[in-house]
Amino acid sequence: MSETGQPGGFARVAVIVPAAGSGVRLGEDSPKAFVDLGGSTILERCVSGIIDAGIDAFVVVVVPAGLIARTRQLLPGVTVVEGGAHRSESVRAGLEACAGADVILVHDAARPLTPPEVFGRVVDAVLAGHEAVVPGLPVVDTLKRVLPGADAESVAETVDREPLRAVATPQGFTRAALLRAHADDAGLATDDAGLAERCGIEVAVVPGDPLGFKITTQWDLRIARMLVS
Ligand SMILES: Nc1ccn([C@@H]2O[C@H](COP(=O)(O)OP(=O)(O)OP(=O)(O)O)[C@@H](O)[C@H]2O)c(=O)n1
Ligand SMILES: C[C@](O)(CO)[C@H](O)COP(=O)(O)O
Repeated sequence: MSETGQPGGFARVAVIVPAAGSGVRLGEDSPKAFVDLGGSTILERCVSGIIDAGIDAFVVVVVPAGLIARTRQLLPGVTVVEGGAHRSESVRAGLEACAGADVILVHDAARPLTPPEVFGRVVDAVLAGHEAVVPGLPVVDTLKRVLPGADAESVAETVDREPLRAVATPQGFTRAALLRAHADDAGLATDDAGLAERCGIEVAVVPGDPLGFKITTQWDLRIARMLVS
């Protein structure tokens, strides 16, 4: 990995961890980031993964308003801020706490098993000169575009999967690129690279890892619990 995170000429790296979602699709009693994963919360696992990645980053966690005090207890020493109604708003809240960073990663709390190598690839690609970087994996399923129907959808076409990538987090940016992507306070997208693309910023893709999957549904949580047990 490149030299990162140190003052005195080296890049200072910050990681924003959006964790302010409610986890509707997961359907647990508590917000998704606070659900148990093998004895600690999904959020704690995620932050441990960032620390274990060895990128020496300043970490900013973004949580729902009512969980700020609890998060400070769970993660002493980590900066905790209040999130917004949409993921992009939560990222902007985190961005305000990253004043000194040259390289900023945005990493979903909901991807707690992301291996250290992925963080390294993303940081290295930003330091190598890419303004925006995402980890991506080839799509393995056969994809159909469908049309709505009265009793069943129908297939309009089979989509060529060869040029498609399923992208994950951490997504890495130069500070200037992430600020540009989020310059519009009303800008919303499912990921930060999407906002960067709209500004004409070129987004590079580095290899992701299947372990970086997002815990979205009960099925994902089952898999994650098996993997950590
Ligand atoms: N207003 C929001 C919405 C989402 N997130 C975070 O963004 C990441 C990716 O979002 P997703 O997995 O879609 O989480 P939820 O929005 O909680 O899921 P759902 O759509 O099922 O409610 C999660 O770590 C989530 O906590 C956030 O910080 N603020
Ligand atoms: C940011 C993200 O995790 C990248 O894959 C994703 O876009 C979050 O949005 P989702 O709609 O909850 O999958």
